[in-house]
This record gives sequence, C-alpha cells and structure tokens, in this order.
Amino acid sequence: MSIIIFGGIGQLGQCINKVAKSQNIEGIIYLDEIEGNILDVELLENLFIKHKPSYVVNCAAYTAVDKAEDDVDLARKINKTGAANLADACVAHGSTLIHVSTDFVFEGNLPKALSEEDEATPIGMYGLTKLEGEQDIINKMSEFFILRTSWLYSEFANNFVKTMLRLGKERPELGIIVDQVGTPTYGVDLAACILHIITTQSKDYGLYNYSNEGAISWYDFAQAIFELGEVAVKVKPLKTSEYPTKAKRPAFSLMDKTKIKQVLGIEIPYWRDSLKVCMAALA
Ligand SMILES: NC(=O)C1=CN([C@@H]2O[C@H](COP(=O)(O)OP(=O)(O)OC[C@H]3O[C@@H](n4cnc5c(N)ncnc54)[C@H](OP(=O)(O)O)[C@@H]3O)[C@@H](O)[C@H]2O)C=CC1
Ligand SMILES: Cc1cn([C@H]2C[C@H](O)[C@@H](COP(=O)(O)OP(=O)(O)O[C@H]3O[C@@H](C)C(=O)[C@@H](O)[C@H]3O)O2)c(=O)[nH]c1=O
Repeated sequence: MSIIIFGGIGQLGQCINKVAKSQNIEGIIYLDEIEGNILDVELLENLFIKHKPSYVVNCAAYTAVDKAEDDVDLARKINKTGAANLADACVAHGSTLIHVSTDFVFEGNLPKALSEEDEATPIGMYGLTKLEGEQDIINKMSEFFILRTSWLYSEFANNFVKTMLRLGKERPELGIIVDQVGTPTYGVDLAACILHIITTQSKDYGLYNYSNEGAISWYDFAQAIFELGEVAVKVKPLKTSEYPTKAKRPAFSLMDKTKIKQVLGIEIPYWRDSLKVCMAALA
C-alpha cells in the first residue's frame, strides 16, 4: 500500500514519520513543498500516476495566522486551492484523502464544546481559507477524512511549546493570554490517529474533531510548559486586548471529540499527559 504525505517535512509530517517508524509501517512517501507542491496540478498528476497512492494525507498548509491577514491570496491558494487540487487527484485516481483542518474555523463565541455539526464562522483569514479548503473537499469527493485539530505542538518544527521554552529562557517575565480557551494537541497523538485510520482501512468517511482531552487557556498551557520544563520565568496573565495581534483568534474553541471516539474507536490522551511525553522528547 502506498501512502503520500504532502507537507511531509512540516511539523505534523515529521510526527507521522516518527509514529510510522515506531509501528514499522512502510510505504510512506514524505514530500516537501517543492517535490510535492500541491499548487502544481501537473506535478500532482504525475505523482499519482507514479505512486498510485491508496491514501493521501494533506499536512501542507499556510499556517502563519497573523501573516495570513495581509497575505490572503497565498493563504487561500495553499489552504483552499491546494486542498481542492488534492481532492481532484484523489477522485481521479481512487485514493482516500485525509486532510487536516483547524479549530480556527470557529468564531469561538459560545461557552460549549463545539461538535462537527456546529456552524463554522471564522474570524480570521487563516480560519476562513482552511474552511474553504474543507468545503471544496466535501463538495468534490466522498472518500475523505477531515480532522479538525487545535493548538498543535510537538518536538518538531515551530510551535507554542518550543517558543515558550525559548522565550522563558531569554526573558525574566512573559505575558500570556488567559481569556482564549481551547485544547493543545500533541502532534504525535494526532499522527497515531491518522495512521489508525489508514491501518484499519476505515470506511467511516467524514468530518471529525481531534484534539487532546481537557480545556485550558494559553496562560495555563505556558505555566504547565514552564513547570514541566523547570524554567523559572514569571508569567503574567493577559487579556486578549492587552496582547494585540493582527488576526483575531477564537475565545473558546474547545472541540467535542465524541464522534471520533465512538465511530473510529480512537482513544485520546489528556493534554497534560501528552505534554509530559513531548517534554521528555525535547529534553
Ligand atoms: N500548527 C498548529 O498549531 C495547527 C495546525 N493545524 C493544521 O495542521 C496541519 C499541519 O500543520 P503543521 O504541521 O503544524 O504546519 P507546518 O507549517 O509545520 O507544515 C506545513 C507544511 O506545508 C508546507 N507547504 C506550504 N506550502 C505548500 C505547498 N504549496 N505544497 C506543499 N507543501 C506546502 C510547508 O512548507 P514551508 O514551511 O517550506 O512553507 C510546511 O512544511 C495544517 O493543515 C494546519 O492547518 C491545525 C491546528 C493547529
Ligand atoms: C508568543 C506569545 C503568544 N501569546 C498568545 C498569542 C495567541 O493568542 C496564543 C498562541 O500564539 P501562537 O502565535 O503561538 O499560536 P497561533 O499561531 O495563534 O496558534 C494557532 O495556529 C494555527 C495554525 C491553528 O490552527 C490553531 O489551532 C492555533 O494552534 O498565545 C501570548 O499571549 N504571549 C506570547 O508571548
């Protein structure tokens, strides 16, 4: 069985590589943004002819949330058109698409865990273009899994955990937003979920939420990182209004994972347990 990972050297791509190696899963091709440019339709056609993938995993994305506000055209090309190109190629070649999306498709103004049925009304261009990508996939094909995840971190690439560890060592005090609540997701856990879908050859296609368990603020997350990493930095809780950013972010984007647990039989670790695993990998 051949599996292609687009965005294969990004954060999640590297997590999939780690888990696949530990599970001795073979036949996975990891492509970077040049050899697997999801905007190049002819390149995609040739890749699909050559590799005949049973599964295609789309980890490729424009993920710079603030920059996307000014760089909408490129964000839309990668997050919408790129996803649509992969959907077209998957339909033409009979491949199943596993696509990764985000909690930032939600406005985040409701004090409840958001299900797959809840309306998505993004408040930033990153979230909007990711939602457009989801919609194109849903309109073009039926054999897809879309996994919405949130606050992704790992020992690989750039993420909040690694930023905090760096800043915590450089500065005596940090101000961290306390009124944005959601759930961190350890990329290795999400990678295991993706590989579970592939190895079980599930046919329960559709849209699913996946994050770790629990609900915390960015402030809580930073405190836990510093505690587990034994970094002695003072952390000050800030309101969103005290930490202005170009893009608006959801205030409450906790996602309900009932569907993925019940339908796909996925077991989800608690966020702090997974953070400990990541911190050990970083040590
Ligand atoms: N990071 C997070 O906090 C979260 C991420 N997600 C989603 O999870 C998925 C994986 O994210 P993550 O691994 O963290 O993201 P990364 O930014 O680490 O990886 C994305 C990869 O896509 C590559 N890429 C960019 N443009 C193209 C292109 N045209 N063709 C092929 N590849 C391209 C990037 O290459 P290069 O760097 O060279 O541009 C990068 O390697 C994404 O869909 C993201 O939206 C969801 C929630 C949270
Ligand atoms: C660095 C820093 C960030 N923050 C805040 C800003 C923001 O609200 C929050 C997280 O900041 P970051 O810029 O690291 O993360 P951000 O890019 O907003 O993270 C998002 O990325 C995209 C790709 C997603 O899909 C989302 O699920 C989410 O993970 O922490 C502080 O309060 N203080 C700080 O010193």
